[in-house]
Amino acid sequence: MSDPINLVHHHYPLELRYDPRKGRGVYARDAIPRNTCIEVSPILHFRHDEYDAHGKHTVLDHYTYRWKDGFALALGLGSMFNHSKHPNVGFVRDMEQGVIRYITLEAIDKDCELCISYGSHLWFPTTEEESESEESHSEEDDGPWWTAIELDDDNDDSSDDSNDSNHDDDESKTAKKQQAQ
Ligand SMILES: C[S@@+](CC[C@H](N)C(=O)[O-])C[C@H]1O[C@@H](n2cnc3c(N)ncnc32)[C@H](O)[C@@H]1O
Repeated sequence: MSDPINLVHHHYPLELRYDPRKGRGVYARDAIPRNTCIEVSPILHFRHDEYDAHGKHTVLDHYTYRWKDGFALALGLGSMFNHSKHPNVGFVRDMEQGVIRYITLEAIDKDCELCISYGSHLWFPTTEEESESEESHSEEDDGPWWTAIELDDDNDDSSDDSNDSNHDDDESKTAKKQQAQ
C-alpha cells in the first residue's frame, strides 16, 4: 500500500501516494499549470431511496458527492482527492454528462498533493497544520457535512487570484454530503 502507484496511462503526471494519516491521495509527479483540467471522472449515481437504505451505511458514505436526485460516486481519480482547507483543485459537477471535472486552481509543483475542499464540517481529524481552525463534524450540525468548493461553470481564467473562481460561500458551495435533504 505504501509504494506510489504511477498512473502511467493518465494524460497528466499524476500518482497515488499513501499517507499514514490521510490514506491514499493524488500527487503530481511533475509540475502542472494552473487552470488545467486534470481529471474527468464519470459518476455512478444512487437514488436517494437506495442511498438511504444501503449506501450511507457503508464506506461509500466517505466518498459520495451530492447529486441531482441522490448521490454520486466519482469513478477514476475523483474519489482519491484528499481534503485541504486551501485546495489547489476545484471541481465542477456536470449533471448532464454525468461527470465531475477537476481543475487546478494554481500552478502545481512537482511532488505536491492535489487536494479539493470538502468544506468545514469534517468527519475525520485533519492533518496537524489544518486542525487548528477546522471544525469536526458534530451531531448538532444540520447543514451539509461534506461541502466542496466548486469552480464557476465557465472555468473563467480572467482573475489573477485563483480563489476568485472558487467561492466558499453558501450559494456556491456544492454539498457533497448532507444530512438534512
Ligand atoms: C474521498 S476519501 C479520499 C481518499 C482516501 N484517502 C482513501 O485512501 O481512500 C475521504 C477520506 O480520506 C481521508 N482524508 C481526506 N482528507 C484528509 C485530511 N486532510 N486529513 C486526514 N484524512 C483525510 C478521510 O479518511 C476521509 O474519510
